[in-house]
This record gives sequence, C-alpha cells and structure tokens, in this order.
Amino acid sequence: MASSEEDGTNGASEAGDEKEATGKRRRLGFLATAWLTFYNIAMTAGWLVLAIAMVRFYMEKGTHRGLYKSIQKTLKFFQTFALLEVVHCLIGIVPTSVLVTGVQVSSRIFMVWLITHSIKPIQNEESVVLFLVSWTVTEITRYSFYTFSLLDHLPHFIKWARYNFFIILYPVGVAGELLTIYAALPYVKKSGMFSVRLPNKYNVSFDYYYFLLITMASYIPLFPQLYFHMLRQRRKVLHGEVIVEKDD
Ligand SMILES: CCCCCCCCCCCCC[C@@H](O)CC(=O)SCCNC(=O)CCNC(=O)[C@H](O)C(C)(C)COP(=O)(O)OP(=O)(O)OC[C@H]1O[C@@H](n2cnc3c(N)ncnc32)[C@H](O)[C@@H]1OP(=O)(O)O
Repeated sequence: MASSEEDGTNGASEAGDEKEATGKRRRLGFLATAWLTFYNIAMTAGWLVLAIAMVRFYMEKGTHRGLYKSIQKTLKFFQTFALLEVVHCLIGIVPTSVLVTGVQVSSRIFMVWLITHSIKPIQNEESVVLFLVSWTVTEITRYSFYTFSLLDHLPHFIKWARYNFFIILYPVGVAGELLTIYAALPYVKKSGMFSVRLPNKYNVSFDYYYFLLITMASYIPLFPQLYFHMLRQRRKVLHGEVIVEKDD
C-alpha cells in the first residue's frame, strides 16, 4: 500500500501531469478526444444508473433476491458497449494493450451473457452481488478518471481511488465470478446446455461443463497478469516512475 506521502502530489509533479495531459490531447487529435470524452461520460452515467438502481432495490426490498433481474438490461447494455474498448486499443486511440483489455472485457461479457443471463437459477446467488458491486464501483471510478483526465480537471481523490480501489475490488470481483461459475456447474451438467454430443454430421463434440472448468482454471494464470498490470499502472501514475525515467 502507498503511504500518503507517496500518493500525494507536489508542484513539480502537478506541472508534469498538466504538461503530459496537454501533450496527450495534442497526440490524440480532436475527433478521438471528443469520442473518448463522450464514451467515458456515457459509461460513467450508465454505471451510476446501475449503482443507484442497486441501492434503491436493496433499500426497498431488503434482499438481494431479484436484484439481478431488475438491473440486467442496463448491465447487459453497458457491459456489452465496453467491447468498444478493444476497438479503441486496436485503432490506437488508447495506449492500453489489446491483449490485457481483450481478456478483461471478454471475461465480463462471458459472465454476463454465457453465465448469468443463460443460467437463470443462479441469478439470485450472493456471489452475483459480489461481482456486480465490485464491477460497478470500479467502473464509476475508472470512467470518471478517464473523463476528468481528458478534460484536464482530475480531482486527486478520483486518481487515488482509480489506482487503489482495485487492490481490494479485483480479488473480490474475481471471487464473485468464480463462485458464480461454480454455482452454475450442476445446472450445466444436468441440462447439457451449449454442449454438442457425438455422433453428429460434423463429427465434433463440445462439453460446456468442461469448458467452464477450463475457464475457471484459466483465471489462475490470467488474473495475476491483469492485477500486476494494474499494480504497474499504479506505480507509474501515483509514484511517477515513468516521469522520473523520462526526465533521466
Ligand atoms: C471467453 C471466455 C473468456 C474467459 C477468460 C477467463 C479469464 C479471466 C481472468 C481475468 C479475470 C478478470 C475479472 C474481472 O472481470 C474482475 C473485475 O473487474 S472485478 C472489479 C475490479 N476490476 C478492476 O479494477 C478492473 C481494472 N481493469 C482495468 O482498469 C482495465 O480493464 C485494464 C485494461 C485491465 C487496465 O486498464 P489500462 O491499462 O487502460 O490502465 P489505465 O487506466 O492506467 O490506462 C492506461 C492509459 O490508457 C488511457 N485510457 C484507457 N482507456 C481510456 C479511455 N476509455 N479513455 C481515455 N483514456 C483511456 C489512460 O488514460 C492511460 O493513458 P496514459 O498512460 O497516457 O495516462
């Protein structure tokens, strides 16, 4: 964890940040900046709507049962819209790796469409709330961070939150996702859904149950890479490591 001294800014680094932001806008061009600003504002608003809907639901009903059903349309829309993030990387308007973004976005799309949407009996699992809450807090922070950065008015708290909340929210979200997939396994095995059995005219077989087991196992090598990527970003942004390297 960073100390407040490490996280705080001083005059020199603030001036550096400002110069860097202006440089970034110039590099991006007007159209890309305008699009990203619109995209980030829309996504912040979308996830804020989701947060408000979840809090209102819980306050009115006093239970998490039925929560997923009540927010699913908004969730599906905004999480699917996030596929554009892969496009942003591919066309080079954001400097993030296509692979890192691809893994992050595809795992979310997979959770939304191929797990929670498709397997109705698991929609009331507590683990669904776990990943919904951690995704929502993360995305409100992340998209507002990008928006304020593009507008050159980044409050320190948003920057701090972007590069600290994930330390807890990432493992919590991953735990929620894995527990939800785990809860889905018996239903998938019993129903044989999305599976293709032999014999068939194409002579191929696919077992969704084993696919889910492999997917769960793939979190072991993939999640640490995303987590360490974020830790590196945190060191760069909050501790100014790259700025020091550039000055050298
Ligand atoms: C088909 C089945 C697939 C199954 C796969 C199974 C394996 C899955 C394993 C992985 C599990 C992940 C689970 C996950 O869903 C759980 C959660 O999310 S829980 C909640 C907590 N989550 C997080 O904290 C997520 C953190 N992730 C991210 O932030 C991003 O998605 C990530 C791509 C990982 C990192 O983002 P990035 O590299 O972009 O970091 P930065 O924010 O520091 O940005 C770098 C620079 O890019 C600029 N940028 C990026 N996006 C924008 C934008 N939209 N608008 C403007 N600018 C943008 C940013 O400003 C930085 O620029 P610079 O360096 O110049 O300052």
